[in-house]
Amino acid sequence: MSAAPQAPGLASYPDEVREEVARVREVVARLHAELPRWELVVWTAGNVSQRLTTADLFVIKPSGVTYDELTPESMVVCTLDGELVDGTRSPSSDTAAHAYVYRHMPHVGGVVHTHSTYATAWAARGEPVPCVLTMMADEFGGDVPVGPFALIGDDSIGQGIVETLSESRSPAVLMRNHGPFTIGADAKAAVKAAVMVEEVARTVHISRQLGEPTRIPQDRVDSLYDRYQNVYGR
Ligand SMILES: O=C(CO)[C@@H](O)[C@@H](O)COP(=O)(O)O
Repeated sequence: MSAAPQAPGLASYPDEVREEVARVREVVARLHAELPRWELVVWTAGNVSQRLTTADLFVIKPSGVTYDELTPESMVVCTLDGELVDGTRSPSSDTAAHAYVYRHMPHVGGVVHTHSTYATAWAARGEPVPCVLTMMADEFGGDVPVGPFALIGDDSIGQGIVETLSESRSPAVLMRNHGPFTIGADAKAAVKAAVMVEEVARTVHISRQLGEPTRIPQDRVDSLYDRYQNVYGR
């Protein structure tokens, strides 16, 4: 399906914006290939976006295109209201959710949504993943929270993501009966959070088959989180 721009087109933006769009299209296209590589998606069921630093725009994938068909040129550019600025196809059906997050969380530069199996299984049960692994303390600073049930297409999913993540250190939320949405400083960080949330959801699920896993005390969670966020990899 072809899409008509709803907002002033890319030609009306300065050179530096158009240059950044070209770079971010490459980044976002490349990162979409990480979703099947880490087995986080089937068919077309997940999306990655990244906000521009030079304009209130973001780049996201077109809707319903398989990952092996995605190219930098096929990536779609939208305003932070989710209006199409540039692209030959309709933007992802989760565009409104990504746009809402960018409007309300200025520190967020990347958003990812998948239906990865274990994280989505926890979302279907509406149960947060308890912080029982050092990797969880490092990455999520506590439990992975559950967001409300919300219908796709309008601001409801975005509102649920923002409300839930504003009260948590976690970069991942399990939207009830739907699946994980993750955030990061850029799209790569949000993809990493999507990989990590699936990994811990799987491990904690397996642990539960063996008995009840033990929670890490809060002071240890805080200490691990501080080290990982401020020292690890520096
Ligand atoms: O959640 C859903 C559908 O249930 C969507 O995120 C998923 O299928 C991906 O759709 P898009 O191809 O990004 O429009």
